[in-house]
Amino acid sequence: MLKAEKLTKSFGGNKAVNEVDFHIRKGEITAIIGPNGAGKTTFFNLISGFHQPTSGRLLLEGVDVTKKPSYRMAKMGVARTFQTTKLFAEATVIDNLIVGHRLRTKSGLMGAVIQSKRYKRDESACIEKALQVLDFVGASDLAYRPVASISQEAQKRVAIALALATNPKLVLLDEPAAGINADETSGLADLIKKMKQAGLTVCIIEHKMQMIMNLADRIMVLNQGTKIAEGTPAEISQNETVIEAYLGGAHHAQAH
Ligand SMILES: Nc1ncnc2c1ncn2[C@@H]1O[C@H](COP(=O)(O)OP(=O)(O)OP(=O)(O)O)[C@@H](O)[C@H]1O
Repeated sequence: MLKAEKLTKSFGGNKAVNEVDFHIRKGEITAIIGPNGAGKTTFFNLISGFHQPTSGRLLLEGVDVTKKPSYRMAKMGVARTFQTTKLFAEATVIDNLIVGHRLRTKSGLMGAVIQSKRYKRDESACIEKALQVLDFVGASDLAYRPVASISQEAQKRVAIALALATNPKLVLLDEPAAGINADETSGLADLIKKMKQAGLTVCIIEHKMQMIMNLADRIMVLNQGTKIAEGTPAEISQNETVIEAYLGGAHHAQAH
């Protein structure tokens, strides 16, 4: 589905992502883990077109997408979630889905605004799609509620719905279970499994180790911008380099 070849991103002299070779297989759940500051979010920003790599190559289903901006990546089937703080708190869930879809698939706010005529025409299709993805994530009953009035866990489901509304093939989930309790985390893990069952390819950054070990088909471990290991959950949990470099961080991460 996606292949990174020596993907590198420097910020000044700091190599946040350093020559990472990595691939995401179709239909699998792939996880990226690593201590704070390891480069996970930067890597996500690279593979979703939010950052341009300093060097290296990115291929989506064999097509070179190295320089493609995020809205082009969204159109080509790559969607990523953002933290729930990026939702419009005062707007309803369904309005967030409709506007969010526009913002993610146009080159900028003006692109979304200028299209207003066509937007009207497409509105019923948009609403239909929004209701469909809300049903998928189990949040249909919240469609007309302001985002600010729904639970943190429900907001996380809406953030996933927002990504699904762009009809992606590959969904990138950035810490989907941060800040929610164990029961809610297990509900969210079920939703991620459901995404896989529906044929989606999922890549996930998450600090909650137990969730990752239960969900992921494969895991990549980053440390200081470099890939230090890759393998199945069983392989990763026994990998000496990972245990040495990362376990302290994982331990810390499990606490929240
Ligand atoms: N826009 C930026 N400008 C400058 N430096 C950046 C930028 N984004 C990230 N970095 C740096 O790149 C490194 C990797 O950060 P990144 O956020 O990708 O790590 P992370 O693994 O996602 O961490 P966390 O688990 O804390 O979210 C850090 O040293 C960070 O300070």
